[in-house]
Amino acid sequence: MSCVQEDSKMVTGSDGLATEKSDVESSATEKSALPFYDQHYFSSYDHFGIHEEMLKDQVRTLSYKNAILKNKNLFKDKIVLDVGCGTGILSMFAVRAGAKHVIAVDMSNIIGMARKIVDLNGLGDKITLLQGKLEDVELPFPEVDIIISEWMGYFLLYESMLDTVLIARDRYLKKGGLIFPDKASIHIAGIEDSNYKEEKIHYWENVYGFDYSPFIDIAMAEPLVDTVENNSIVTTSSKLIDLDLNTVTIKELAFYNDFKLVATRDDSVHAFIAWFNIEFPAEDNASKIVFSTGPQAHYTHWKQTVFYMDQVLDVKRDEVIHGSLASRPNTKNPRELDVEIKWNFKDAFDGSRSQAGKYDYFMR
Ligand SMILES: C[S@@+](CC[C@H](N)C(=O)[O-])C[C@H]1O[C@@H](n2cnc3c(N)ncnc32)[C@H](O)[C@@H]1O
Repeated sequence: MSCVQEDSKMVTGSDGLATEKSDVESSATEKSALPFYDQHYFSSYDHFGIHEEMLKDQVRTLSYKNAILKNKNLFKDKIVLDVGCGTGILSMFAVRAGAKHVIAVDMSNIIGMARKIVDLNGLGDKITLLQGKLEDVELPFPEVDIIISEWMGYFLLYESMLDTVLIARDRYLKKGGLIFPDKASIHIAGIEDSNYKEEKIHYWENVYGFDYSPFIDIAMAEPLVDTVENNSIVTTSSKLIDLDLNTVTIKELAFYNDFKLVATRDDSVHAFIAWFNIEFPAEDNASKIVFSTGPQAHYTHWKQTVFYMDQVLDVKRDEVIHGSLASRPNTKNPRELDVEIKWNFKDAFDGSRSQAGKYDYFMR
């Protein structure tokens, strides 16, 4: 089958934005009819810089490459759907692994670049590129054997792109079909972070001699996406949620779970950090690919997500922090997340260090 869409006449402007000259009408989705947050979301993927960052994230991109190419038997002669193909990298890995045909879908104008790249690499007859929201496009095949997608956002669920993958699964995946990746989990731990908390939060108490403290609430409520040194972790970690993409529902992506963290040394806990782990299906253990975005692992562009507390917990080794975390898409903008964390720490001695609290965070 040949590429159903003609050369897009894509140009990249001096601002780096990929813009379509004449192919916009070929999109299955009218962008201007989308809610403002979706227009903004898809526009953010028009720019080549975000794709450069993702492609250069070797942990991310090599994990997909290895998960696909080390499992050629799973891909051989299969029909594959790439949900949110971006520049087409995962689609091209799938063809290299022997897929019979790949349908690559993306709403963003970056798909014009994907068309050029796919053609340039001689894969135009193997990859059908469709512009539009996955929810709106009409696929040239009624069913697919495999879905590949890189949908993960900060704190795993920011952007809510997993919803789209689950819609694709329910509409198009053959019974017994595979999803790459198919497992994801979110983890939490407590960190000592006095220096950075001073810089990010307490900074606003005195800005060149003026009281800027109204910023403190905002700085606290917006979790920080940053790299955390592994030696800042002062508690054990706890798994907040385990997602099996073969079965999870969109509703279950709004979750509430308890956690228990045990102090691993005498120290202060200023914040919680969260990260996620990812697993791909495999023919056997030798070809199984997993990766982590935790502080113990190599750097990824997802870094870690830091939630500062408005208290400092002074813990002694083996003391326990009980807590809970609730995460749900924001009602006004479902690409954003509202997160509530509660903690309850009872010291093991006279109760003088015991503290309980709660904070509402917004991932905007
Ligand atoms: C994280 S990027 C991944 C790009 C590429 N697959 C890669 O791995 O480099 C996600 C892409 O999915 C696209 N996308 C997100 N939601 C979509 C939807 N509902 N329909 C079509 N494309 C979508 C975005 O425009 C973006 O290009």
